[in-house]
Amino acid sequence: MLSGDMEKRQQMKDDLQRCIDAHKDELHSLSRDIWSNPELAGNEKHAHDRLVRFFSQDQTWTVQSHYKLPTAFKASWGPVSGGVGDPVLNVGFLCEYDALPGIGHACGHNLIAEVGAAAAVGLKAALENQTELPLPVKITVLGTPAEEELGGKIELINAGAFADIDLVFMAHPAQQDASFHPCIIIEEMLVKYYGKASHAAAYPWEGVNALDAAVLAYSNISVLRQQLKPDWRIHGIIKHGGEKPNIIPAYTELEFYLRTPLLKDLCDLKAKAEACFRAAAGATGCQVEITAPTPTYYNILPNATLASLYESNGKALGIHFPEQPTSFCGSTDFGNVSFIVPGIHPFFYICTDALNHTEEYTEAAGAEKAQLYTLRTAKALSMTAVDVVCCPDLLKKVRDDFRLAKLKQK
Ligand SMILES: NCCCC[C@H](NC(=O)CCCN)C(=O)O
Repeated sequence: MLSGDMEKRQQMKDDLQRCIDAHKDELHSLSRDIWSNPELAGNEKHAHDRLVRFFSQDQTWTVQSHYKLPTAFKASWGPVSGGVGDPVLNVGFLCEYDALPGIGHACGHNLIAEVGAAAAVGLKAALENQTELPLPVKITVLGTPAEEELGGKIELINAGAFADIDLVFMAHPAQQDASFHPCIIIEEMLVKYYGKASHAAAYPWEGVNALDAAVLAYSNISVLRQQLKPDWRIHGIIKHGGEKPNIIPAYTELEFYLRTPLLKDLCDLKAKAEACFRAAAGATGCQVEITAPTPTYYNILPNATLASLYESNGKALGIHFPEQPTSFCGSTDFGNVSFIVPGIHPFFYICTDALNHTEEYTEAAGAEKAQLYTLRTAKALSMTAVDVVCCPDLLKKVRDDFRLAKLKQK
């Protein structure tokens, strides 16, 4: 690498940091507004409109509201540099913005939106004055709704929204910074029991008790759990448990999440869980219906080159990456994205020891003190993008890592 090239890259990294710092109040008000108006998956109207306004105020962005999904959006900028007809490198940033029922932004998706917006705005500032890049570059920000439910990114993949994107970046709030953490596969099971109502005191023998089936199903799964591998997870709730104590419940509904690191393990777990649900139906005389209401979220594929660039950029900004991150790990529809586009989904500390999906985490995600960490993460992502767009060798390594990681899954 020529020292002039290194200087240019550093200059671009300085430019993007200055730009993100200059917009810090606006960026905080963006995430704070989304935090103050929590919306559930698929209903993120306020967040969608707010993000669309954020990008539309700068007319160099081309903004498409309601892009392929009612609460998704797309903002694009560029290409910059290169000649007409040259292949373009399209760098994607993802914004999530859905909240959880009852506890608002307890997973900090308002901060994910802020990171995506800040990193994109920063990269644009770094690219604006560049005339000699190895490839013409464009930026695409995708607003990807419904991560907590429904799998918005999977719907966007199926609708072709990622077809022309070459690299994809996002980051998720957690308890520690980590350039990679292996989020696991998840599949949902919705279980419905159909019995027969009757007066619970006068004619109980005429009833077929769907609540008994639900309770047995829950217990069967609890018993099964001891025989599962340590990194498998199965957890559920009774969503509908009956109407009134004196009516034998004719209908009950349970929702379960099944998670494993590998797809072949998921098939085993599904078979075991299904046997538990069907046994409960058999024992009570109920009918059972089992469906998967959401598509399967895949595990995240690692990209060693992007992770290592992110770590060196992060360290330059003062981010500490523990040797053995113990950060939380759930599942995400970004996993499916990672199978079709090379990308990273680092985790970041937001100045709290609170755990995701708690009221304390909600409070932390809206707090001023999370801002330093959020914007630092956006800078590290954007700097990583600068490395790749400036250096064809790195781009090649990123693409090789992607192919290798996919091969290893087979
Ligand atoms: N349909 C259920 C999806 C649940 C996703 C949820 N995601 C998160 O908590 C974000 C974590 C990022 N790894 C989960 O329970 O894992």
